[in-house]
This record gives sequence, structure tokens and C-alpha cells, in this order.
Amino acid sequence: MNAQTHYDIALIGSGSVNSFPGPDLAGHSIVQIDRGVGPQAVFGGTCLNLGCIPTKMFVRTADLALAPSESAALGVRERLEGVDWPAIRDRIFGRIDPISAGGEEYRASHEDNANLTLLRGEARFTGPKALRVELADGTTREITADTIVLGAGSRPEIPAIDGLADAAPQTSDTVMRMDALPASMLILGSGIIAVEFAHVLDALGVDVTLVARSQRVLRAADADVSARLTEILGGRIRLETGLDTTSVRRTAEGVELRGTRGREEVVLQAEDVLVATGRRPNSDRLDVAAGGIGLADGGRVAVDAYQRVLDPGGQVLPGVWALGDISSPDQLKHVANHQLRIVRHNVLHPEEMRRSDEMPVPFGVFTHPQVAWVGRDEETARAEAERSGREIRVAVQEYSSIAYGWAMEDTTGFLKLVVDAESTAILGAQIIGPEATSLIQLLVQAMSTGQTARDLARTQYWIHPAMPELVENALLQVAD
Ligand SMILES: Cc1cc2nc3c(=O)[nH]c(=O)nc-3n(C[C@H](O)[C@H](O)[C@H](O)COP(=O)(O)OP(=O)(O)OC[C@H]3O[C@@H](n4cnc5c(N)ncnc54)[C@H](O)[C@@H]3O)c2cc1C
Ligand SMILES: NC(=O)c1ccc[n+]([C@@H]2O[C@H](COP(=O)([O-])OP(=O)(O)OC[C@H]3O[C@@H](n4cnc5c(N)ncnc54)[C@H](O)[C@@H]3O)[C@@H](O)[C@H]2O)c1
Repeated sequence: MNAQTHYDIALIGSGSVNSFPGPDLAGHSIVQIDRGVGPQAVFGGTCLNLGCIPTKMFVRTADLALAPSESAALGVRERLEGVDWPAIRDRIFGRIDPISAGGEEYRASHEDNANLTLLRGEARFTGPKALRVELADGTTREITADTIVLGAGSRPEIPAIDGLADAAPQTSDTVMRMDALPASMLILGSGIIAVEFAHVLDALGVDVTLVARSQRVLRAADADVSARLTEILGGRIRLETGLDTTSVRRTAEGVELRGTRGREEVVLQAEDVLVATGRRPNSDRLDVAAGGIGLADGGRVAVDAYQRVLDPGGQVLPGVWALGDISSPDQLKHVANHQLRIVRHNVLHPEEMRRSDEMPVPFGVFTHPQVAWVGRDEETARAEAERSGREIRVAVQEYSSIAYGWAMEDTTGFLKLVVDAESTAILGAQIIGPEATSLIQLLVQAMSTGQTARDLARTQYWIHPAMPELVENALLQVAD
């Protein structure tokens, strides 16, 4: 076993925490420990290699593949002549893989990183602020550090369903690099990953069946939005809602999923199965208990609003910080990036620390149509208003009521805006429809800067006839 090496700063991970080093830390000794993500244990974290970036490149491709089925309503006859899966996959990873490799090379050997040691392997706590790193070559290193920043992320959770793990299901870690598209795919789960991949695979010609325990997909969204998406996806793919999966088996033809709906037994078959039932934080792989670290719900590392790690008694563990999926209830890249900036600031300026929880967190779901939201849904806002004795106002604006909606011939999209009736403070907004993930940003900005619906509607020109008129018209409903 090697002697213990002490560093000023230990960083765990190469996703969001990879933005921690910088020229202003040149006088500090830093060790960055990274096991890598996915089957190839690649550098650079989930978003770049297995998450946001490749999925959205697939989604853009899928949107184009869907165009012929949508253009008919505008009097344009188009035909999809084919889908070249290897070309689609290799365009995407041909761009991403060199970025991952270049990022690793930069950390490992560029002079900018002369004060940084990169260890490719798995870190585990052996004591408070003490880590053992198992390197890829089987050797180990013992590390201690004054400051430890945990950015170890999360991984797909395979639920404890009879036979599922043995059936070697696809997950988001593997599905984007398949050798060939299957003819049919079962998707287990109905959250964000499930609805994004349902769109991608269906648009590329796969016969998709989505298996949901609940009656609606994307239940994290407002009930009306979730119901609308369920209706729309139900017109494109086979939706098996209200189904409790009891077993999954590999068969000679592919996979067989058995489940129950009430007293009815349901058997579904497909060439492959994709599991999208949530992601679990990697706190177990780090053995955080040995480091004296406390856990919050779902295996998350417990942190306070300054991203300081807490012990099991809720006390701050000095010098230990966490960010991103390992500690956050919102497993989103923009949240991880924001928390990275907060941690970096707080480590460098302990006398003027910043909180990480002062802005509303927006969600953008890149299915088809897109869904996005920020703040409260209608049901939550109503319940809160009832408790506080305040009143809310709700505006619903259909895309079909604005000029650009006519141009798009959109018949299903809408924005729902919830405001405080008196002040017109924006409490929440939900959008389902084209460019929802961009349109929501107007409302994210207003909520983050404290602009009311009245201010936002009346203190600027709104370009006519552009899509933001959807937002303007909803604001005008509540801004009198
Ligand atoms: C399919 C998919 C699509 C997504 N799309 C979006 C999207 O559109 N928008 C969005 O905002 N978010 C999206 N996300 C979520 C987003 O990818 C994550 O929230 C974000 O990447 C988390 O960043 P992180 O730095 O916390 O963790 P990661 O980027 O996962 O980094 C964790 C790092 O820790 C390392 N590590 C783990 N355990 C150890 C250990 N014991 N020792 C050493 N190293 C270790 C890993 O190698 C990795 O480098 C998506 C996720 C998935 C799976
Ligand atoms: N566009 C984006 O921002 C984006 C895209 C993809 C992923 N992500 C992040 O990744 C996280 C993980 O995504 P996800 O879709 O796996 O999780 P999720 O939490 O969005 O959805 C999980 C779904 O699986 C269901 N489920 C859980 N156990 C089940 C079981 N045994 N049988 C059937 N269904 C079961 C849940 O009811 C839920 O519908 C998301 O929470 C999100 O934060 C974000």
C-alpha cells in the first residue's frame, strides 16, 4: 500500500466539478479523482457523455424525422425515406468522444494543470477527509485533503423487479450506443428519460411501448400538462398505464415483461427493454458513512444551503462540500453548474458565503412536444393559497390562439400561468408545445429577478408575431 499523500483540495468526479480548477488556484495542490461514467468509464461526467448533450442531439434528429407526419397538415407532402442509425449515432459520438478525451488529456498533462494530479479510479472514504483510491491498474492510493468537493453524481437505478437485472436491460448509459436499432422497445418508467426516449425511438421507427405504473406520464409536471402529454404520446406509441411490472425475462426473441393491472395479468413482448425509473446518487460507491457524512432522502449526501456537507447529526463537516446529483433533489445540469459556482465561491471566500437556493429551478423536457416548467403547478399553488388565505389567478393560453401558433398549425400546446391575484407575483408557469424549453426562460427570468406579471407584460415591446406572444397574452390575462 502506498504512503498517504496530502493535498490542499480533493475533487471527486469529472462532471460539473471539473470546472473547479482554475488559474486562481495555481498555488494549491489539487487531486482530481474520477472513476468515469458508462460502460467505457469515460471522463467528463454524465451530461457530456451520457446525458443532456447526446440526448438532445438525438432529439433534434428525431424532430426532423417526424417532420413529414406534421407537414401534411400544412399541405406539404413529405416522405421519410430512411433512418441511418450508425450515421446518426456516429455524428453524435464523433463530436462528443473527442471532447471527453481532450478534456482528460488537458487535465492529465497540460501545463495549466501542473498543480493537479488526475487519478483515474474509484474513491472511497476510509475516515473523515481520508480516501482510498482504487486505480484502474489495481493499485491503490491513500489520500487526505483539507478541502474535499464531492461531485460524484448519480447512476441509473434498476428497480428490484424479478429477473430485470439478469435481463441486462438497456439504460440511458447504453441505449444511445446500440449497434442497431431494435424493431421494438419496451420502456419501463414514465418520467423525463422515458418520455424523451419514447419520442426519439418512435420517431426513428422503433415500435415503442411505454410501461407506466401511474395513469399519466411525466407526473412531475402540472396535472393538465401531464394529461395532455399522455394523450399526445398515446397517439404515437403504445401506452400501458396503471401497470405494475412483476417480472422481466430475456427470451429467444427478445424480452418478455409481465405485469398486473388490477386483477388482469398483462404480458408484453419486444426486442429490447429500456429502464428509465430514476437515478440513484453515488454516495454508496463513495462509502460516505466512513467519512462521517450524513444522508438525506434517496441516498443523497446531506448538505446545507451553502453546499456544506452535514454529518448524520445535521452538523456541518468543516471542509467537505457537495454539488450536483450526489446531493441535489433536482438532478439537473444547470443546478449542478450553479452549485459548482457556489461551492467554488464559498471555498475561496468563507467570510462571505453565498446560498445556492435563492432562485427557482426550471425544468425542460425535450420530448415532442416539449414541456417546461418553473415554480409551482396549479394544484400546489392552490393548496398553498388556501393555507395562507391569499388568492391566485390562473391564465391558460393556447398556442392556437396566437399568430405564430396558426403558422405552426399547433392544436395541442398551451401555457399555464399561476400568479398571486393581488400583486401579480409569478408563482409558476408550465408550457407544453413547440420551443417550450426556450419560452419558459422569459418567466424564469421574471421569477428570478422579482418581476411581476404586470411589470413583465407592460414594460417592454413584444415582437409580433413571434412565439413569445404566447407568454405576453397569458400575462395580459392576469395583469389588469
Ligand atoms: C439521459 C439523460 C439526459 C439528461 N438530460 C438533461 C437535460 O437535458 N438537462 C439537464 O439539466 N439535465 C439533464 N440530465 C441530468 C444531468 O446529466 C445531471 O444532472 C448532471 O450531469 C449531474 O452532474 P454531476 O456533476 O452531479 O454528476 P456527473 O456528471 O454524473 O459526474 C459524476 C462524476 O463522478 C465520478 N464518480 C462517481 N463515483 C465516483 C467515485 N466513487 N470515485 C471517483 N469518481 C466517481 C464519475 O466518473 C463522474 O465523472 C440528464 C441525465 C441523463 C441520464
Ligand atoms: N431534460 C432534462 O432535464 C432531463 C432529461 C433526462 C434526465 N434528467 C434527469 O435525470 C433524472 C432521472 O430521470 P428518470 O426519467 O430516470 O427519472 P424520473 O424521476 O424523471 O422518473 C422516474 C419514473 O420511473 C417511475 N418508476 C420508478 N420505479 C418504478 C418501477 N419499479 N416500475 C415502473 N416505474 C417506476 C416513476 O414513477 C417515474 O415516473 C431526472 O429526474 C432528471 O432530473 C433530466
